[in-house]
Amino acid sequence: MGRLEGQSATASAASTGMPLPTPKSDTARPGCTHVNVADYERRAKVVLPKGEFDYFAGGANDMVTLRENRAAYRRLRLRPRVLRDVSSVDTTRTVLGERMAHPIGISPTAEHRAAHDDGELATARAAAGTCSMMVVSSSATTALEDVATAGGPNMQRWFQLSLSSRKNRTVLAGLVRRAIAAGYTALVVTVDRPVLGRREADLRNCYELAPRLAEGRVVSATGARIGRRPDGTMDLGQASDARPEAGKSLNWDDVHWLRTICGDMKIVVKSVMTREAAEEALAHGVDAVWVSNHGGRQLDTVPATIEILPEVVQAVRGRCEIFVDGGIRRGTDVLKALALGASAVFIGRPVIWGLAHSGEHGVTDVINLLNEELVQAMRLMGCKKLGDIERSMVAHQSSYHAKL
Ligand SMILES: Cc1cc2nc3c(=O)[nH]c(=O)nc-3n(C[C@H](O)[C@H](O)[C@H](O)COP(=O)(O)O)c2cc1C
Ligand SMILES: CC(C)CC(=O)C(=O)O
Repeated sequence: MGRLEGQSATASAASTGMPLPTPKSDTARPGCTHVNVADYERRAKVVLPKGEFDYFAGGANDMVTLRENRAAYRRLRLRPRVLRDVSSVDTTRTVLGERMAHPIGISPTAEHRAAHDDGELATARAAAGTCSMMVVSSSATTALEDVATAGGPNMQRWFQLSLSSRKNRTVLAGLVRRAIAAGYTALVVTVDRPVLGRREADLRNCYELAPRLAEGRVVSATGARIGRRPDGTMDLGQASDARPEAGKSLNWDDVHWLRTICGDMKIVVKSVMTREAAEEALAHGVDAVWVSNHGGRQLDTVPATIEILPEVVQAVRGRCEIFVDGGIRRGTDVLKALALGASAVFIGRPVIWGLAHSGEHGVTDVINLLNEELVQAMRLMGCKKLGDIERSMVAHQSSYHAKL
């Protein structure tokens, strides 16, 4: 994959004098046939066993939401400004008080070692090398301390916790203590997984994590696992080592409680999909809300995240930061999400496809590729910095149809 003409996103960050690590890029490798995220996905389908590929790629039930996450970006049209000086482009942004070289972070995804032997360690190195925020999943197949060590002191890192119905405060408090000690600066609290979505491909494939990886996961986090029980029925991923306090599911009070034990860590609530949820999150004192439908893997037929973003932006009225993930595969998707009010975006599956391709190098390539696409889209839109990206630069395709 060739580097696009002009300054890369991370180079532009360096030019602003920010003390960021030197980015490591492999994108200049000659003869590379992987020129977009879809190429990496096609490769992953070839190299991964069917069970693993379907687990990573799949969604819940009829996968309506999974497809909509992509389709909704395609329905949005861009409205460029012209004759602006875009000789240099600055993609830096401050997110939750931390200076980011660019606005594309890594969503928490489980089981990186099922995509590549180096798993989360490779992802962490790529995150550090590309100056990307990595959100480490509580269902990672590597201990959160080892992920932090692999990324090094400069890797920007947040830790994800699931408030599912089967976990209890003792387990969560242990994870929070470990995350603080390992230098994670925010807790991303996932709230759309009281139970696991029904992923029919996994049921058909009888998918289960290889036992050697499942053991790693018990050490890494809470021991949630998907697989076949001894009686032959499917276990859809409830935490096996965490019994709930009698008769009680985790709820909004637990978000408040997390605040009391998380020290200086910020709290982000992930999987806000309505204005009501955004308001509830704000009422419980969160630092940011994250618009997500879990990549279409939980409740099927909820809308695409990019369609929900304006509703959440309107409800929040600037009172906290807003992030979004789901279906982001192009630099233009990133630009659209920023125009509609996100402070930063996150990518899930593209990182897995990069891992499956070539571990750290593949993840580095995918992130650089998206950043290069973003920089190019900014230039073509007449935006020199992220702050130049405006709401009026995006319109729904139907607004043009109406005028025909
Ligand atoms: C294989 C896989 C595993 C995931 N594991 C987690 C997880 O452990 N915790 C979590 O909050 N979200 C998890 N997610 C959801 C992602 O954080 C993210 O919301 C989603 O992947 C974004 O959509 P995208 O894959 O289209 O970019 C997972 C998603 C995938 C595809
Ligand atoms: C089932 C979990 C281990 C991970 C998750 O949230 C997911 O696969 O979507």
